[in-house]
Amino acid sequence: TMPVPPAVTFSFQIIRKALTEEKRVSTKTSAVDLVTETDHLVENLIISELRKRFPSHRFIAEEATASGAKCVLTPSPTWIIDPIDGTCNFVHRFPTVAVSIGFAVHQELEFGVIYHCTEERLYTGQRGRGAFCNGQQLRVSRETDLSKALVLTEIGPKRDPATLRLFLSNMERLLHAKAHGVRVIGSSTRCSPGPLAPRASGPADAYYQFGLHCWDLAAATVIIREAGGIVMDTSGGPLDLMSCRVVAAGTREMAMLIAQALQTIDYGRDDEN
Ligand SMILES: O=P([O-])([O-])O[C@@H]1[C@@H](O)[C@H](O)[C@@H](O)[C@H](O)[C@@H]1O
Ligand SMILES: [Mg+2]
Ligand SMILES: [Mg+2]
Repeated sequence: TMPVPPAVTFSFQIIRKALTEEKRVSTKTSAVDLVTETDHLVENLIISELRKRFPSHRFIAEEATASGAKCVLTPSPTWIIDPIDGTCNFVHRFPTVAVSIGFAVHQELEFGVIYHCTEERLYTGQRGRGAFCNGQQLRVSRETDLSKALVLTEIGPKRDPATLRLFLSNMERLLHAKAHGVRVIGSSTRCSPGPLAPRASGPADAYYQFGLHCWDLAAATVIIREAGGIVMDTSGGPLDLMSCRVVAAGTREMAMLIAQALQTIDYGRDDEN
């Protein structure tokens, strides 16, 4: 597997340092969808480093897309980048933030890297070659019983009354199904390794979300699948990277139990906006 280029490692240090500093904050699709100068700086640093090494490759990146770049995955080798996942946490100096870099060829996810900036944990996964955290092989939770599960989710950027009712109703349904707990930690990519941990079963058993994006999903999908987990659509069908929705779990049984409980929240598609 390719070592992490120094410029990318440097971007991790930039985030850790900026976490405790004053920030210039802007909003994107809603008043709670935040972006800072560090998101842009880190995204440009990662892209310029990768472009130097792979000039013919394509890029899908969160802040470039927010500035109008098309979000279309072609068969070309493509890097799918979230420079800071958990920007709202970052703005509030809440330490759950990550950098996520996925890579696809012929529209197939080949490998992913997620770096937890404050814990300095590097999650990696390569199709057919396993998933690791700082070099330790990862295993998913084998839990199949929802009444024994800890479930992670995220709120997403839409906060209109109808969306909030659906979000809270989905959480209520899982609690009625006696899930041990539901947690919102503010970072999709941090949730995704939720069902994972070195050797033992992961700190969480499942994750679902409406309102995330392909750059939240790409790396995490490879890592979870390579650790033996399932990543699927909220309908129970195959994952659609551009659909802004996901269910992930250590077992298919758990993923299906979650999918069957959920009411859909429509966020459109990354490749339509
Ligand atoms: O914007 P960002 O911090 O990279 O990513 C965030 C996701 O990690 C989070 O789960 C979601 O609820 C937010 O709306 C936002 O998309
Ligand atoms: Mg981001
Ligand atoms: Mg994100």
